[in-house]
Amino acid sequence: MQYYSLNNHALKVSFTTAVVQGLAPDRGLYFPESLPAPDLHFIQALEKYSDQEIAYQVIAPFVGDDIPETVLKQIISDTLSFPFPVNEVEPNVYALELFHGPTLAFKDVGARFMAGCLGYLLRNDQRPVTVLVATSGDTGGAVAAGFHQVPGINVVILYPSGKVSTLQEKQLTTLGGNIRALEVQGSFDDCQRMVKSAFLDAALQQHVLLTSANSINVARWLPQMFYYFLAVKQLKALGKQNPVFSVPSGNFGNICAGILASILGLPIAHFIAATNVNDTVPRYLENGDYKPSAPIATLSNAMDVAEPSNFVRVLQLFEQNFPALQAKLSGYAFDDTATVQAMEAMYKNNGYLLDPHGAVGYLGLKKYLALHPETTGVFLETAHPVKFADTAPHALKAHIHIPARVQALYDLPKQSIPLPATDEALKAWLLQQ
Ligand SMILES: N[C@@H](CCOP(=O)(O)O)C(=O)O
Repeated sequence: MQYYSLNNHALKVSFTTAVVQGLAPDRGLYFPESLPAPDLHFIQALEKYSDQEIAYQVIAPFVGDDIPETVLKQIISDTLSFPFPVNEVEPNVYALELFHGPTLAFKDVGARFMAGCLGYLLRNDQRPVTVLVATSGDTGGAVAAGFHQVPGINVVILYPSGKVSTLQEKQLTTLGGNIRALEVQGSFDDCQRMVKSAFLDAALQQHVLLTSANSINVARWLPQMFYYFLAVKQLKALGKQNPVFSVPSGNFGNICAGILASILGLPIAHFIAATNVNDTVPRYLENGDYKPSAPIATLSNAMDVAEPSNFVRVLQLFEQNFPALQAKLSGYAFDDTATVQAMEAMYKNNGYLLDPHGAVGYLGLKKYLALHPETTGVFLETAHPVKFADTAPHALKAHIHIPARVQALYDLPKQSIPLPATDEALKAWLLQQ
């Protein structure tokens, strides 16, 4: 499989190059040159396959010959070592729980898959590699855990100071060793811009081999298709067909992977991009005007993204056809008041604890289901409520059980390096390393 840059379709590279570079030299995101034809026989028989077999079948065409079958299967088995249950929280409304991994967020899948791929692809390269990653909360912890103590790889995490939860900050600032955290005096969008600029800087490229562990990297983006296949498999076993998925969306990598899964033949009726007040995409879907506004801090902080990197991939999946996009994707935005109300009502009525991101996904789903009541609906619970215990509504705090391994994290000292939110500051810091 070849990948082209979305800024220049003539610029094509292998899977290996796309993963090692992260971002194309012209700042474009890499995109698969061709999509595999839907294998309807496989999709109709999903429940006969194990989760690992499904994941292999889905991802193998995108990896091609760059990773041998046995190695790829091992990477998948290491990645999918925890469950992804769908849980019926109301009649015909399912929570797809993606928070059972080591850092309690959906990012664990992509981070572990990418760590496995990079380890194999660079196995004969003696140069030290620096993995740069910008986080609004969950990616940082997942990448830190996925790459911790991987030989030859240094991880540098940029996060917006004061804009991530206490537990998220502990996850990305306490591991030490090959993981370092830069506490940026700005927003997630600043962090993401700084990271992208670093990739394009010739002096930096001479100094160190840089790659990205955000979902701009195809090895982080593509394995997110697994969630949708595994959910559809479980729903089929329950006799539910053609569901709608509501995806809490920030950088749009997850929903973009879901849309790709549906293009590969997975029967999904519709997608809902559920956002907080950082609503660039819902506004665009309504009026066709793509106008990011300044980022706003919210309770669902991992989605505090004003300029979602992956939306260009979503547009490409629809070949820039706006009516086709609108037919398959709705966008709804919700503020913190609605989020808290949803969390409280869900617990009161159904005894189910939502995290703020899942609550936004649930609200998006309910809005859509009000117009399409016969549909089976799934919202993604992208992170465990314990990650947001400090900002949880008062009435719910007492019900959030903090596991011992999480409690232990609170006691570890934070190690972060303050950095101004400028491209020059990051460059200067990297050059000193
Ligand atoms: N929501 C993210 C922001 C970065 O997204 P990514 O999927 O591109 O890594 C976070 O939690 O950091």
